[in-house]
Amino acid sequence: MAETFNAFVIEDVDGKPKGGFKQLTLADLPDNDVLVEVAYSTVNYKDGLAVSGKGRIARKLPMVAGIDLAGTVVESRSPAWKPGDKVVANGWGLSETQWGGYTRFQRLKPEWLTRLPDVFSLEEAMGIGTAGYTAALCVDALEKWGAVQPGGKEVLVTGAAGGVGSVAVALLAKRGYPVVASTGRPETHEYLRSLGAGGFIDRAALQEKGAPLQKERWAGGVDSVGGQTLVNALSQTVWGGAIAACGLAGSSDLPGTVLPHILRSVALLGVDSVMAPPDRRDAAWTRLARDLDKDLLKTMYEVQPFEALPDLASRILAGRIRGRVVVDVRG
Ligand SMILES: CCC(=O)SCCNC(=O)CCNC(=O)[C@H](O)C(C)(C)COP(=O)(O)OP(=O)(O)OC[C@H]1O[C@@H](n2cnc3c(N)ncnc32)[C@H](O)[C@@H]1OP(=O)(O)O
Ligand SMILES: NC(=O)c1ccc[n+]([C@@H]2O[C@H](COP(=O)([O-])OP(=O)(O)OC[C@H]3O[C@@H](n4cnc5c(N)ncnc54)[C@H](O)[C@@H]3O)[C@@H](O)[C@H]2O)c1
Repeated sequence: MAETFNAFVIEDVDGKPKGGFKQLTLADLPDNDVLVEVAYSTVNYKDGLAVSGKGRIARKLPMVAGIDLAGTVVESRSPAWKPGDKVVANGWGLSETQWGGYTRFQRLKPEWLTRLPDVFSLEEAMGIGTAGYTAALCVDALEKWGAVQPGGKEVLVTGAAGGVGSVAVALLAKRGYPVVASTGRPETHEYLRSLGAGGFIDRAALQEKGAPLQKERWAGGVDSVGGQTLVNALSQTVWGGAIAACGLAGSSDLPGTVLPHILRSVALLGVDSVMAPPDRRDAAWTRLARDLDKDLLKTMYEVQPFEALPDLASRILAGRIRGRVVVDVRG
């Protein structure tokens, strides 16, 4: 085992959080029960906020950033895990209050680990990452609500060419729901069509302030944008439909009215991946293992070296990443 290893650490510099690469030793890691040798982490939108210092993500400093990781158990003081087990961690406060995945080694609590489904490699698991696992939670929420039907009315996905959006399009299409993808990047249409999108709506059309009740179109939706986009999605949802809201890539505002909810029984289903309990995580990973075509998954992500992280963080915040980015922390 290497004596020192590379990690991306956010520290307090003159009262401001500042991130950079730093050499750590095992003795620097938190005293949690399971030592994991990390192979890959990823760049989610939230990581972009943390790494660039543009969002209030790290709530304790110093903080090893990275909200997810995939790796192999090296040592365990918990009977739940043994050396050699392949594991994934998503959320649980990683990069906020707990040290995260941008490191070669991390010590984690046993309950934060999910067993890697057999069908996925460590690289593929991070190709999915927190964004993809959240997309699965959103589809679970829509189905549980009874909002969507195979071959039924259209289902909207906003921020469709991003991480959550890409996986949501693929999962919804696989289940036979007619998917309409919203993006501001026409050059991604072919990619989104290959994932299963049957139609497109320009993101600008969803950003204009509209009437509180608009023509009913969507049976349901997965929204990673927030703001006026989410409000319009709700205003255009059919009686009894639902929008699963998980993101704020456009805005954290909610500048709408109660009218879609009280006159059309439209539900706003909030989805949080960070503290989702194990049964929901297991259901989401089971869905991903069952419904996410591996060949399609490979077209959704790129693998980048660790040192590219600061640049990748800027790119994701600028909306310039298509699909997902896996970070190889071994390089
Ligand atoms: C993968 C998941 C994602 O991508 S989520 C999207 C990325 N997240 C963000 O952009 C959130 C960044 N955070 C913020 O902007 C601020 O911390 C927000 C949430 C607005 C709260 O700030 P502020 O209004 O100043 O309040 P505060 O810090 O005193 O906290 C108020 C209570 O809220 C809690 N809180 C804070 N952050 C979180 C969080 N991330 N998850 C869950 N709870 C959170 C605080 O603990 C506090 O609660 P309490 O009063 O201690 O009980
Ligand atoms: N609730 C959760 O647990 C959870 C989990 C994962 C992601 N998220 C949130 O979901 C969102 C998406 O995450 P991601 O990792 O897929 O990010 P991403 O950057 O890969 O995807 C976001 C997409 O939204 C597009 N976009 C940006 N601004 C927009 C705007 N104003 N209008 C329309 N589209 C816009 C981008 O071009 C991009 O395609 C983020 O806000 C993230 O914080 C939340």
